[in-house]
Amino acid sequence: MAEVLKADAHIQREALGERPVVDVAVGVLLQPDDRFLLTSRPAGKVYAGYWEFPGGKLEAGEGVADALARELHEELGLVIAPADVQPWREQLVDYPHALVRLHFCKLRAWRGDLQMREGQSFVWSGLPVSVSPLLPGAMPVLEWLQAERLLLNK
Ligand SMILES: Nc1nc2c([nH]c(=O)n2[C@H]2C[C@H](O)[C@@H](COP(=O)(O)OP(=O)(O)OP(=O)(O)O)O2)c(=O)[nH]1
Repeated sequence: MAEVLKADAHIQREALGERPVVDVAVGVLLQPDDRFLLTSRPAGKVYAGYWEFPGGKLEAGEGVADALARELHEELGLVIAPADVQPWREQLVDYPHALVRLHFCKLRAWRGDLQMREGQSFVWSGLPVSVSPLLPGAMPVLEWLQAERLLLNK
């Protein structure tokens, strides 16, 4: 796993070892032309208004693919088959509010039309991303996508 990414480093927090790790399932939904879905964080959540990849926290006893399927249905009205979830990369992010382990998964297949069930905004974006601000924990994904595209000469 990559090293811990420290977000908003100027804000004080507890030492790493003393905080539980919160697991989060995150979906990188890709169109055939490789554009990816970004959504804005709804009002009332930490980092409200910041852009992120859709997803959310695992519930007790839940696996990453099931959590992602549940979150994408709750937030966006999409139906995904856990078998279509491709585990991709993990990233630990040390935020002032929590220490999170992000489980990024790629998805190229889903059913249903996008519905912004939490009043979010959405954009299908290419690189470079045209919206801001981006959640610190979403930024590494852009580098990973860029690196893959360079490798594949896209
Ligand atoms: N969905 C998502 N969360 C991310 C990304 N990057 C990143 O650091 N995070 C962090 C922000 C939050 O600390 C955590 C996700 O928690 P959340 O509060 O959005 O999850 P949730 O939808 O389950 O929230 P709730 O039910 O508790 O309101 O993961 C990302 O790209 N997408």
